Amino acid sequence: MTNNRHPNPDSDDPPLEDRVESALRAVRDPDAGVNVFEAGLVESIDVDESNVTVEAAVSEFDHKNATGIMRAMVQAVRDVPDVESAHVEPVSPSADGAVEGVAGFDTVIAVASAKGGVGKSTVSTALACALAADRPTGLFDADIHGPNVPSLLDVSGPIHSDDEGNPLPVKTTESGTTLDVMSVGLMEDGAPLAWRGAMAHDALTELFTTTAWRADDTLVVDLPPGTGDVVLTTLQEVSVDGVVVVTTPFESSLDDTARSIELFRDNGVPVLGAVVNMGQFACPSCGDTHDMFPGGSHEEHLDAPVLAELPFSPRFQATPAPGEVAPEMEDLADAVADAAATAWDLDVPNDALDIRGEAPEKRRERVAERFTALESGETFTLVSDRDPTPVRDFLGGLTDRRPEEIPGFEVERQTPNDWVLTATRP
Ligand SMILES: Nc1ncnc2c1ncn2[C@@H]1O[C@H](COP(=O)(O)OP(=O)(O)OP(=O)(O)O)[C@@H](O)[C@H]1O
Repeated sequence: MTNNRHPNPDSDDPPLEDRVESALRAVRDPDAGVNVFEAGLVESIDVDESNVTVEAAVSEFDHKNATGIMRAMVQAVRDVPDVESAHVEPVSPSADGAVEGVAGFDTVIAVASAKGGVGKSTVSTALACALAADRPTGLFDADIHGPNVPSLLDVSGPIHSDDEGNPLPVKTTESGTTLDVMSVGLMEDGAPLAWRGAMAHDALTELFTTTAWRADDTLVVDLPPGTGDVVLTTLQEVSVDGVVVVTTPFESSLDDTARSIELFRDNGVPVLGAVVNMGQFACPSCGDTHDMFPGGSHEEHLDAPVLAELPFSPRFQATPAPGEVAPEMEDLADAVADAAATAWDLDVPNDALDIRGEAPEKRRERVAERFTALESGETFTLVSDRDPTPVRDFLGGLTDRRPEEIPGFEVERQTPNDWVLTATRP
């Protein structure tokens, strides 16, 4: 998730501070239509060798927009050559310097499953413990109807509040490595299981926005099983970087998981990949691993990358600890971190016209300029932060055609905030 490039002291490049500032000047404030500097959102930039921390004044924004802007800032800084790590912190931290709410994390990864009992919480707890080895990590158990993260990690409440009354996560530490844990299961005994519908949603949203996390790099969210309302609204409100889907290799389980993956994508949630759990049996007597469901390619069936295939093994039933997990889970954490780092990258050609953040009156002008300069048969690619489907009429007008006569017209929403339009100049 970092650029493993080191500053070259002999280089003629401008100082890293200046390059970070230039990168941030390319990030737009969606409300004001100017860049985050001009909008006064950048409070400070701290460069410590190749580690960059930016303080951002985003308290005016609602939760989702604040998260989106901070995420865009992190991405911009990470892409600057020589930057090893990038953090963006909201400027109004609670009294003890803790980060308030999910918006303070640079990366948010959700773990989901189409069905219950497939190993979702086993994967999310081990993933969080593995990630905690080299980045400040939090684990949020959002499984309102069966919050079993506390028992899997052997942590318990009560939950205390900070000076401002915000709930503090519990900490679990092993050999100096710490993981912050918040779970609906750590709130009053018995309450979560009684939560239903709107009440559960409100309680979850409050925990998401007020928890005073000490960690600020990566948050793992253990979702309830299925793809019900709580799951979809959580994924949209929290604006996750991507979801990891856990499944067993049963035919019906793979079918359900493939449908869930499609649903997540339809809702603008990037799918990082799948974990296929309990497909082999690691025999403790003979030491061999036996394939229990030999068959076709899981990647094809799921239409998603397979990040890990975990055998059935008592090793995965043991309580994981921060920084101390099975090697398969370490590999999974690396694969997830890599996939999350590129989840928001757009798949567009270099010469695409990018009108994100452009003033409305300028947009048409730039589209007209580019489209009319093309030769007949050339492809036009446009990146926008709004659904550009109505542009079809405009392209028709520019070429004296009816909108439906613009060949190859297609619009794809590649991230929740980025649409890509392609069309051929008639
Ligand atoms: N690879 C594995 N090998 C052996 N046991 C496993 C493996 N994965 C999960 N388990 C066990 O299966 C049981 C269910 O796992 P887990 O609680 O993680 O599932 P879940 O999908 O989160 O369930 P729920 O729907 O209740 O949230 C647990 O007892 C867990 O220890």
